[in-house]
Amino acid sequence: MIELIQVSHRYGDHPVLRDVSLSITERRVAVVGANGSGKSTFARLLNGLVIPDEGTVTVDGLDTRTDGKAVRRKVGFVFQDPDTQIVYPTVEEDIAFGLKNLKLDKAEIARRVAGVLDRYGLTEHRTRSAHLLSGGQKQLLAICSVLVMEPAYVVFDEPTTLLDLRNKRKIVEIVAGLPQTAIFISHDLDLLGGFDRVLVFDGGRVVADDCPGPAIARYIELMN
Ligand SMILES: Nc1ncnc2c1ncn2[C@@H]1O[C@H](COP(=O)(O)OP(=O)(O)OP(=O)(O)O)[C@@H](O)[C@H]1O
Repeated sequence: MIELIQVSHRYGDHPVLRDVSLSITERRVAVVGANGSGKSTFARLLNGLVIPDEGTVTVDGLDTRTDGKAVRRKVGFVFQDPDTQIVYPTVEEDIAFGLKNLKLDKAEIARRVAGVLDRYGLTEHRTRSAHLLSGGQKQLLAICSVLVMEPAYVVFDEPTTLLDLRNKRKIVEIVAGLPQTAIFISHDLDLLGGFDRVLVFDGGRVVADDCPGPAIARYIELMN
């Protein structure tokens, strides 16, 4: 379980999150809200990329303030722009990168890399230059690089924004099939029908927390 207790955060004197308390126990949680409403800051709190000014964030009891390293092992993070996540020249090297830091042996690394390449349809691209992949393939690569680490939770921060409709749907299918808990920040409301729970952010607060139908209706009402 991920739990936020009375979390507030500001950048300079600009409040970005105001007294957010919630627990995430569902497997598929989406987050929507206007630009600047605090969604990315919320996402970054979940794996300790941002430490809140006030309140606490815990992941299976580990506090992001004091157990950052262990939290990042548990919570994978997929960014909007996969180019920011690609580190190594080829697809397979990029996927293996994080595993090398875990000091796994070579055979185990090769087994895990081959497993995700196969599962997400990238095997034929494994020796290609990562930067020469299409936008959709790059996002798949970024997701593979996170999933190969076998996190318990995966946070997706607007992973479909740069993709065409076919690739948007593909990412949503992948998320739907994950064994992990997924927290999915998105402006693509039509992709969220299958989620268990949708949080609506407005002005740094959660103003609706419901199943997709009513939560999305509330968001649309706020935007009018
Ligand atoms: N590192 C930072 N330094 C200063 N201000 C920041 C920083 N990151 C975000 N902000 C500000 O905090 C507010 C909330 O930003 P955040 O990215 O969390 O919103 P968001 O809901 O994800 O927006 P979007 O839909 O545009 O991605 C915005 O006003 C933004 O300008």
